[in-house]
Amino acid sequence: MEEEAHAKPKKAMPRQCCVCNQRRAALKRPKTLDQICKECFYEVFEEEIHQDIVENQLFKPGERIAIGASGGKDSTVLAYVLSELNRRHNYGLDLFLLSVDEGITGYRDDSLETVKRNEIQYGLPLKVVSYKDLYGWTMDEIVKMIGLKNNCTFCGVFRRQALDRGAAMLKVDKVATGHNADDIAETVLLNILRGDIARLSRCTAITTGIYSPNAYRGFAREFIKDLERIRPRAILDIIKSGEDFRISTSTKMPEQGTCERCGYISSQKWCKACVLLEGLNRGLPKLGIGRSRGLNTDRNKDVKEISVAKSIESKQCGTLDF
Ligand SMILES: Nc1ncnc2c1ncn2[C@@H]1O[C@H](COP(=O)(O)OP(=O)(O)OP(=O)(O)O)[C@@H](O)[C@H]1O
Repeated sequence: MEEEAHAKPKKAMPRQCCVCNQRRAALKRPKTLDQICKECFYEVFEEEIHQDIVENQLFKPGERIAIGASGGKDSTVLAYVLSELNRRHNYGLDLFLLSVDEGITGYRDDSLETVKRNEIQYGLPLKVVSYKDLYGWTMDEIVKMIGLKNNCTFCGVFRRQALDRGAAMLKVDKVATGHNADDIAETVLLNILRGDIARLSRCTAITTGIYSPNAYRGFAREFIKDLERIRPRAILDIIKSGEDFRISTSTKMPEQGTCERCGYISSQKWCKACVLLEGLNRGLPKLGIGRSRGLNTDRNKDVKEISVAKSIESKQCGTLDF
């Protein structure tokens, strides 16, 4: 007894993987709290994605799918997993890599090199569309004009549309993006903070990738990371809350239509990209940068934007490469 009392505390034995019961666990999944080894994690992860694809009928045989490839970790994983599952389960998809080059020196040019490596590694054709070609402006040039404060708005709005336009050039049926759990939780939180019911109701849907570009997102990200440190499941719980929100049937939703100017999706007369671009071309970069707080204010803002757009329409505009 004496001896036992003075014995050194034994080191906790590394846990075994709860799937194979052979190898050492390498991580604990926040989603299930399972301790799992690297090899089994890959297997389970890929199988879960396959199940999601099948259950949600995300693809049909013969479809052309563009993978939004930024060269970052999420879209690189997405490109690998989709090409692997397509081969393994004979989805019959024509896959492409689609990259948007925003023209940010020292940032996107580096990550595009990763995408070019993926093109070779996974044997997927790559299409790069650039802001310069689509809009006549690189992000570097936009930042020179507007400064750093609102550049996220331009970057996010243009990127969203550039993906659509690249998709049209490739004649694909769908675009797959690598939004991870953190991204979705941030979006849920942002939409709650802004009272943006329309976006809140669709931001967790598996087949829409609407995200809201804004510097404010950075604060939501930090907050979520703090929560995750305290409780790793917090991120998944925020997503679950977003999924479980039920929007009252009497809530008025903005109607989805097309931009009168460029023809891409918009709930207003002119899409945000056209308004922003017009501002840039006219030397009025603040045009179209506004706050959207709640549906009512949103509607007022819409009216304001439309009337701005109207006054623009009546004048001769700069070149628009749409
Ligand atoms: N420049 C781009 N070109 C093509 N697709 C992009 C680009 N930027 C973002 N995307 C798509 O949108 C997804 C989410 O982008 P986000 O900027 O949130 O980056 P992220 O979460 O860090 O993802 P990643 O690690 O892939 O960069 C990406 O996974 C990718 O599919």
